[in-house]
Amino acid sequence: MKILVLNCGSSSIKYKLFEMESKEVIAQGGIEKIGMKGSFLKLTLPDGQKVMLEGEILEHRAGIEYILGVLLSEKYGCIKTIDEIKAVGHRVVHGGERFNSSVLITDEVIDMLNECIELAPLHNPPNLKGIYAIQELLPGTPQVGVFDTAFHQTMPVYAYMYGLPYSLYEKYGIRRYGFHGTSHRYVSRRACEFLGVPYEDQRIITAHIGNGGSVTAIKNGKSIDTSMGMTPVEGLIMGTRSGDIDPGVISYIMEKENMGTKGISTLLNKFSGMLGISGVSSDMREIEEAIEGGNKRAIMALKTYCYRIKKYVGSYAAALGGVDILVFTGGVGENQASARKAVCENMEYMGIELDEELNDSVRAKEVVISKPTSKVKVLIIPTDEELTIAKDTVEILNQVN
Ligand SMILES: Nc1ncnc2c1ncn2[C@@H]1O[C@H](COP(=O)(O)OP(=O)(O)O)[C@@H](O)[C@H]1O
Ligand SMILES: CC(=O)OP(=O)(O)O
Ligand SMILES: [Mg+2]
Repeated sequence: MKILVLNCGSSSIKYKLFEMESKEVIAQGGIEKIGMKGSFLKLTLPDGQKVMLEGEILEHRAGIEYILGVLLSEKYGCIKTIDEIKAVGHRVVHGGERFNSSVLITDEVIDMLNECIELAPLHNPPNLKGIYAIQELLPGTPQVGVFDTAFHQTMPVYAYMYGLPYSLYEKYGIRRYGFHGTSHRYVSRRACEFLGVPYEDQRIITAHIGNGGSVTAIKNGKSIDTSMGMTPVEGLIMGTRSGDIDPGVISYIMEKENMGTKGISTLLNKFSGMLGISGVSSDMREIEEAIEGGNKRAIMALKTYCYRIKKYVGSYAAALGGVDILVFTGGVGENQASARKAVCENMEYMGIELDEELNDSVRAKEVVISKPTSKVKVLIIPTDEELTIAKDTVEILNQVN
C-alpha cells in the first residue's frame, strides 16, 4: 500500500511516498519558494542523486499538482496511476486542545482546523491548503491529520498554564501547547525499543534540535512538559527564533524601535536566535565554519544555544524526578558532536557520562553515546516524522475500514 506524506509550510511543500509493506521511501522531495521568483522542485532519486526542476509554482495546489505529475512521470516517476496512492497523511502544526491524536480528516475536522488558525497563523493555513488541494486533485482519497501538538496534550495543567489572567486562557486558549510532538513521540519510543526497555516506565528527555528545536520530558510514555509554548517561539534558542525572553523586552523594543505587532513577531521569529546573535547564519554548519575561523560572536552564539538546552535538561530532570534516557535528534542533535558534548558537560552529578570519543565519531544513526557506567543512557536517534505520519495514516485507515 502506498501512502503519500505531505508537510506543507508557508513557502514549501515536503513530500515522501512510502511503500508501507516494506516501509520503504519510494519517492521524496520538496518544493521551495512557492509564490516567489525561482521556485523549484528538488527530488531525490532512488540512487541518492538530486534533481532540480524549475517551475513557476505560484500556490500550494499547483505545487501538489506538480508533485503528483512528477510521481507519475516516465522519467522520475514511480507509480502508473494516481489511485495507487491509497491515502495522504499531513503534518498539521497546531491542533489546539481539540486533538490529542491523529484523525481522519472530515468536514467537521476541517472546521475545527480553521478554528485553530488563530493559534498558529503562520503554520495552519498552508497545512489546510494542502488538505484542500488533495480533496480537489485526489477526490475520495482518505486524508489523515497528524498534529505536532497532539503528543503534548497529556501535559498537566501546572505545566501548560502561563502566569496570566485565567480569563485569557478561557477566551483565547492562551496556554502552552508544545510542538514537534510527532518527533518526540517517535524518538522516545525508538530509544526504548533500541535499548530493550519498556516505554511505559521510563523517564525520558528528548532534545529535538533542528532549525526549530524543543526539549520534552516524557514520563511513563506521556509528555509531561515541553519547551515550546502557545507558539513555536518559546523555549530553546533556535536558528532564527529567540526562544525564552523576558516579556518586558517585547514592549521595550516596540517602543524604542517604533515597531508594531507584525514587526516584533518577525523580529522574534525570523531575525533572532543563532542568526541574530552570531550575525553569521541560522545554519549550524555555517556557524561551525565561522567558529573555526575564530568568529567571536559565532562562538558566543553556540555557547548560549547549548547552555539553554542544558538548562532545560536540568529542569526536566527535576520535573521527572530523575532521568533514565536522554535522546538527541534533529539536524543538529543527530550531526553536531560539539553541541551534544556541551549539553552533557559537567552533568556527571546527574548520572550523565558521555563517551566523548564515541560521541565525536558517530552521526545520524541509532547509537548509545554514553559510557557503560552512565546511569542515564544517552542516545542519538535520527527522527522520522514522515514515517510516523505514514504509520498513523495506515492505523487510522484500518480503524475506519
Ligand atoms: N552535519 C551537520 N553538522 C552540523 N549541523 C548540521 C549538520 N547537518 C545538518 N545540520 C544542521 O541542522 C539544522 C537543520 O535541522 P533539520 O532538523 O533538518 O531542520 P528542520 O527543522 O528544518 O527540519 C541546520 O542548522 C543544519 O545546519
Ligand atoms: C512547529 C515548528 O516549530 O516546526 P519547525 O521546527 O519544523 O519549524
Ligand atoms: Mg525537521
